[in-house]
Amino acid sequence: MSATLIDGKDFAATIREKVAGHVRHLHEEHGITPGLAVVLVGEDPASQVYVRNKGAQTKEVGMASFEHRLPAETSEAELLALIDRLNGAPAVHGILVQLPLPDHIDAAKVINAIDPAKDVDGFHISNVGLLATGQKAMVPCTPLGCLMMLRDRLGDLSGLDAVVVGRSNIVGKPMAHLLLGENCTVTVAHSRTRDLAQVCRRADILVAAVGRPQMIPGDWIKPGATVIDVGINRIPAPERGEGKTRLVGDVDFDSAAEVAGAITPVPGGVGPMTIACLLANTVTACCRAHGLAEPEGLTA
Ligand SMILES: Nc1nc(=O)c2c([nH]1)NC[C@@H]1CN(c3ccc(C(=O)N[C@@H](CCC(=O)O)C(=O)O)cc3)C=[N+]21
Repeated sequence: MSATLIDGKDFAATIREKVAGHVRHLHEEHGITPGLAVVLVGEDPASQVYVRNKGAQTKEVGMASFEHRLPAETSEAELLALIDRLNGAPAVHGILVQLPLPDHIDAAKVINAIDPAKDVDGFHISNVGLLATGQKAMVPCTPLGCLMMLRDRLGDLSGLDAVVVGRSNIVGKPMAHLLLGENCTVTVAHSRTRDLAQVCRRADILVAAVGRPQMIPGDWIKPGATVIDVGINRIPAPERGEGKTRLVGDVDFDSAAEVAGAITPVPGGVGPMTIACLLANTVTACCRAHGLAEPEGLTA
């Protein structure tokens, strides 16, 4: 492997230290404790792990963590009533409703019921609109984490060719807006893109967010490019024993690392940054709610 490894786990720990510093300051100087509410509907085991990790890290940085675990049968009206209460709760500065929601609940309706100022996921239509028009917004955590790693590695991103593979509302689209904000030349590619290999080969910055295990091989990557792998896919790993699995990204790491200049691993890349940025967004939301100076280095 010749690429530099971008250590998201390490970087995330640095972000959490910065967050913890701001939390201490808010507490000591202003008597304020930032609070994050996480709402989980149903029993999806993978979701439960994320919720547990988020809760633990929230407390670790000194913020208040409020967890709401609701049964899978919870009605949309009940969920909306909870959101309404959290919107009105002064101790809650950030609200995250874990996705996906059960089929009988309209996810867009629920997300758009969150007070945009408390929307630490940045999924509310008004935050989407603010980001798309270059105004101050709450920025989705995964693309924010990717941007922080790119700035750290490359400094000024102006004029670079950025290719985002994937057009989801939670990663691809907001990532493209952030990169445009950095003056990159941005291409958003997806499953219908013609000659995806050739499009990817143009990229100085390649962000893979499609959710297809190891679909981008090394020979799609421009020598020296910076590769950010957002995918977290669980695949069978019979070499580890009967019935075992392992996590891989959307990029074929081994072949890509021979060509790229720098690359994020999976696990230990974008994933930990996502959670760190959730904490960062909660501090940002808290500062804005109280009309205080925003934390430096933790926003887009
Ligand atoms: N409203 C909402 N916001 C989210 O941000 C959100 C969500 N819903 N639903 C679920 C997905 C998933 N997600 C992850 C965050 C961190 C890791 C993470 O830290 N992964 C570790 C590995 C963890 C493991 O070993 O399983 C890593 O990549 O190193 C993974 C997944 C946030 N999500």
